[in-house]
Amino acid sequence: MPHDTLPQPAVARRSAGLSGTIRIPGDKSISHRSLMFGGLAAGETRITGLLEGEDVLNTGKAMQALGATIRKIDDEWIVRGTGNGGLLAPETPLDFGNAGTGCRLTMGLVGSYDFKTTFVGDASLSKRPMGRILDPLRRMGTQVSAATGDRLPVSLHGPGVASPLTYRVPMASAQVKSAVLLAGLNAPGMTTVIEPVMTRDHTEKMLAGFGAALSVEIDAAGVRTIRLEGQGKLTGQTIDVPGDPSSAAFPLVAALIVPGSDITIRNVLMNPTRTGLILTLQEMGADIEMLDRRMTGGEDVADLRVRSSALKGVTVPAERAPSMIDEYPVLAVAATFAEGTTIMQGLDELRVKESDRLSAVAEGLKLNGVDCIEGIDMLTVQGRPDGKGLGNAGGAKVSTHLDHRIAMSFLVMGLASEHPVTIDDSAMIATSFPDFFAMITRLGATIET
Ligand SMILES: O=C(O)C1=C[C@@H](OP(=O)(O)O)[C@@H](O)[C@H](O)C1
Ligand SMILES: C=C(OP(=O)(O)O)C(=O)O
Repeated sequence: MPHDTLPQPAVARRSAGLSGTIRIPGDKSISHRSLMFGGLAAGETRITGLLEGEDVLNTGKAMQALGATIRKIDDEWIVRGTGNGGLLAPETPLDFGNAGTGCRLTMGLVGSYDFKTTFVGDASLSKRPMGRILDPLRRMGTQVSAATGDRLPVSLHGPGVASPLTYRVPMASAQVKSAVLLAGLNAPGMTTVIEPVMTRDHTEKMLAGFGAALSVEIDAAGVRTIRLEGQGKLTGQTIDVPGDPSSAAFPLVAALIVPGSDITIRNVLMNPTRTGLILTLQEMGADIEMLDRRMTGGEDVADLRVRSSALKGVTVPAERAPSMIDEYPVLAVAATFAEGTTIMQGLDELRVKESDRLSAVAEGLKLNGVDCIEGIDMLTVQGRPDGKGLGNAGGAKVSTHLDHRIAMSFLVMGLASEHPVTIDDSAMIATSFPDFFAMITRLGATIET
């Protein structure tokens, strides 16, 4: 969204049972990559189901600035790429708005090219650490200039010939893994990424689909070694983007906590690197039925029938964090309506998202009368199954800190709590889920903007 838009508050009120069927929009991670890899590959890539959220549209603009052509005809996005190694120097800085994925993956994609690229973003993105991408790029020979530490704005200038790298990813991050692999596409020889903890595997799967020479080896301890032969040919593909499980999480939790609900969410990506929330909610006693499991574009997809359920508190192990990393804010809301205590561990990466999500969630819960404890990398939530006693008279107003997931999570909370929940700004929801309001109100939720 434009950086100077006025805040748009919203309020969610206790709602009657949700019902109906929705088709969840395209996965954000796969949508970013479809435009990037299509923009880099030779020939045409045709994409259906692309998420038309602001984050993804900014990636599209960046790819156009780097030489790709992108147009939309009816429901299909058609991308004509430059060919691997053929990106062009952009004439102006690339503005990624609120999007860490768009920015960090594009840094990898162009960071090895022998021209200057400048990266800018909104107030949230400008606070997020970029050193995790800049460090491996420096080791490949890229010159980095940043006015303040490792924060945007950042300019990169790649070397004449980049050195391929062997890199062990120091934190569980698909963005870091992906950025190094994408930089390796333009380096001669073998780039090797060692991933001690598995994160979402869309980059590996999709690059192989575009024709990259890439292999993945997994040792007995689960450590993955990904090898990519640089400077190979990539060829345009046809991609049908499955629905985003991270967006599905909001109507899913809403249906579980609003009594009398029975909804169906169609077309949800079930890639095991993304289904940690569903597993956790099932352990809590959630009634989630998987219907019509099928393969779409090389990915496992299902429709989810969700009925309101009596939830119980659980302990969510740290190892599960990468498979549900963006879902913790809404899981914390589900935990609020569960019997007993929910403990979430291994949450250090939540501190460097669009906001410090660990403290933003704890602050919002406390304001709404929920007992919770914020640890350095964990969160404990004491549930109140009837939603009573939640909220001050007139309801609390939650600060969203330019974070779409904080915004949607607290609106979901207001649908089942005794008092309404207000958020200070709903504008950021359009970065990942522009249809959120239309879909959730169609299911019967009472939300006013
Ligand atoms: O690679 C991706 O598409 C993403 C990776 C995750 O970030 P990290 O790599 O920082 O964990 C996730 O939070 C983000 O929404 C999307
Ligand atoms: C963390 C997220 O995205 P990004 O890192 O792309 O801003 C998210 O969508 O929750």
